[in-house]
Amino acid sequence: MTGARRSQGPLLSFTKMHGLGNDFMVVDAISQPFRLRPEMIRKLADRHFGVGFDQLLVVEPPGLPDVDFRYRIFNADGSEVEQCGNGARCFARFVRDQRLTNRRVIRVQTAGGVIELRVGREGWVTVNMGVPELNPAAIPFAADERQVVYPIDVDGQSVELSAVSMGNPHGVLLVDDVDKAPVETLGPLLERHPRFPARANIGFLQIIDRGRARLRVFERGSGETLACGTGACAAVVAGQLRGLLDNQVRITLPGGDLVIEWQGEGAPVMMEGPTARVFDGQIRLPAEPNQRRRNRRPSGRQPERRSPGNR
Ligand SMILES: N[C@@H](CCC[C@H](N)C(=O)O)C(=O)O
Repeated sequence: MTGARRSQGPLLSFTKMHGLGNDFMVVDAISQPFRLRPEMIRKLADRHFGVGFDQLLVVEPPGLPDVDFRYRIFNADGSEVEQCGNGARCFARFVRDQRLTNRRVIRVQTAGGVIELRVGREGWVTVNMGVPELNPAAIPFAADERQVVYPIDVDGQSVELSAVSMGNPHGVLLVDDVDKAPVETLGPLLERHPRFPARANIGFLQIIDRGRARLRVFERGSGETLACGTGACAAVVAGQLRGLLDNQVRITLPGGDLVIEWQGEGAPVMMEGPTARVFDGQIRLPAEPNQRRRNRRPSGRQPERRSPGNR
């Protein structure tokens, strides 16, 4: 075996999926060992030198009673996050396609809490995303008291946003036209604004009528994506609290439509949308640093045999 061959790590099987163009690398970490390091995730996320994805989804055995799986979510920048709406739908389809479960209603533990997924026909999945959190300290968002909209200074101007947690933090701004919204400029500045101590996903919401809206989202740790499920939920909550939207809203993102339903304060947000499986693949991971050290032996020298005498 050559030195280069020896420094290679394990072969990892994965599935590439997307929900409205928000794309994922999905890894079954029940059937194969998988160790995560942020720099490895960043390499895999690279669209030129890696697999390319907005989020990595990792399926693990549950750590709680009455739950079917644990599901971990990593942004393209390697950060682990609490929740992912489009990812939750793809996760549900993945565990059924892989025959890891035959249930149609699946309870999943995420870092943002337990959510329930209902698998419908033709890849459609409905997700109970839980009750939105509006208390600023819990979002987390720096404010003295809860308000529907908060003025916030950014880039030398004052803008108004609503702050909502769907397990993960969101800021939602109202705009007249999403096509002209300052997503590329204000998105990254608000994502890292000091009033969002855990950073945030930033949504730009355009109301069409009481039952229809358009949305673009600059995602924390991934940049603007073609769709953000939790962003759509947060936007509908913000729009309803402002008195602009009804309980059920069809929300159009650059990658397609989601239907979001919220019956108001104290109720969970329901999200319905499609999933797509793109391809199955395998990738050779780099060796772990300690494995590389073990493999690096001076040429010609044989590994030392361990016997009770030289232990
Ligand atoms: N694309 C997701 C959200 C993924 C996590 C987000 N970027 C965060 O950091 O909270 C969705 O569909 O909800």
